[in-house]
Amino acid sequence: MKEAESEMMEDYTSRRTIYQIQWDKEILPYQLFNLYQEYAGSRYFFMTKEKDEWLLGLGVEKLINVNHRSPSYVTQVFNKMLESCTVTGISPNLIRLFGGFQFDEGNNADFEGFGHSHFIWPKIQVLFKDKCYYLSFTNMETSAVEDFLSKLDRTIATAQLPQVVEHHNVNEELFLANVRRAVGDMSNGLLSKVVLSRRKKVLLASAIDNSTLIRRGFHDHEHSYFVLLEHGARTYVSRTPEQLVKVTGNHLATNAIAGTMSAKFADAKERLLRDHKNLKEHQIVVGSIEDDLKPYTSELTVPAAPDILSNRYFYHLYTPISGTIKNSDILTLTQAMHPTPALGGFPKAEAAEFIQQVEGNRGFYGAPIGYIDAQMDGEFVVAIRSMVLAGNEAVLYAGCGIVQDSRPEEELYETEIKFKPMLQLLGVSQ
Ligand SMILES: C=C(O[C@@H]1C=C(C(=O)O)C=C[C@H]1O)C(=O)O
Repeated sequence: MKEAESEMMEDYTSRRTIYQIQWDKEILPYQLFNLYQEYAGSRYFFMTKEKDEWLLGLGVEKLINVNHRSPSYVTQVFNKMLESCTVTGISPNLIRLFGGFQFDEGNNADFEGFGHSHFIWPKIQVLFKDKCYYLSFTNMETSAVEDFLSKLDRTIATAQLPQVVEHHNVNEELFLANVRRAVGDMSNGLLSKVVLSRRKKVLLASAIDNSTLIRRGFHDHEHSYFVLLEHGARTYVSRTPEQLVKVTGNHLATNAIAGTMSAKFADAKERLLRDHKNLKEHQIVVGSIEDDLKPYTSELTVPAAPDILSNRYFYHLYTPISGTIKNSDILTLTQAMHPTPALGGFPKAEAAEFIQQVEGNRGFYGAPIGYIDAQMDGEFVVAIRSMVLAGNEAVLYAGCGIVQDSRPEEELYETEIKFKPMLQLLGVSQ
């Protein structure tokens, strides 16, 4: 282990107490964000597609923020933290370490301050699971816990979204040129697929109160995960439909999602299931996931043909994959799979090199974000349909898979639709 890491590690071993309770009345996550403005800059929220499970953190007991992606380091720190805890209450398994690993090792200025491994153990954690609310307080005075509980019933006025001043594409021409260049490299046999992205900027009349985003996401009909991660003055938000990996004991679940058609065509689902270009894009992802998981699994179940994943604005080709893990753990698996060709390309190394050359670094766009618990169960998603907020500016990211028969203008249109979940969240009328 590097010297800086071992120095940091000492920090994690001081004794701490966790007080846990189960709460029976409804808790609205956006009310907590609204009530606890003093923790602004160090809060997070993560919700499943079905909205049947969510995790919320307020304040930081310990932050892992290092400039390299290291599953083993994160696991070690988490284990040291767990060993140092005395739990009064329900179970150490309710504690979750939430965060992610950036897309690549380089720096993206939009994500300044976030670590390449960035994980949080919060002061206050609220977990909604199996219709129950579990509260965990780490190293908090009894009076502060009582104060928190006394405020849970309180309703305060909901914050409003600021007005949108303007929005514009950042690098449309560059994106089109990159698609042409990728297609050229494909005809030379250098690449089979690469996922290229572009950005849009939205200027707001004032900074957003993040509780409004959670309120809008909590009540909408988008069938996607909700990720919101604050770090100081910056917030990363994603509404992704894509799971990277979920581990329960030795069982793993993942899915290939690649191949897209706008939901505005009446026969979009049927067309997508027959579309040669999209089926090819999809099959590359399925094959690569199978190859990446083989060394870590004793058995994998992969359906022979894709199904359709329905979203508000588009349909995707979708293949759910499950398996039995041998000699591995969830963080190792995230690194073995990431980026799948749904976000990188194929061959993986050549695609990564191409992206690096034409786009630079991606920060948390397309990166694995999720949680682990004390049993090393957990779930990571692929953070797409996303934006970084800083002050009164939002930078939105969207990308799409390029294969040899891709047409630049069509890919531009596909990325335009992929901005919609974030534009909708920001109240930009389309
Ligand atoms: C890259 C993105 O989406 C990915 C690319 C897809 C495609 O090219 O069809 C579909 C789903 C995602 O795996 C994005 O939304 O930014």
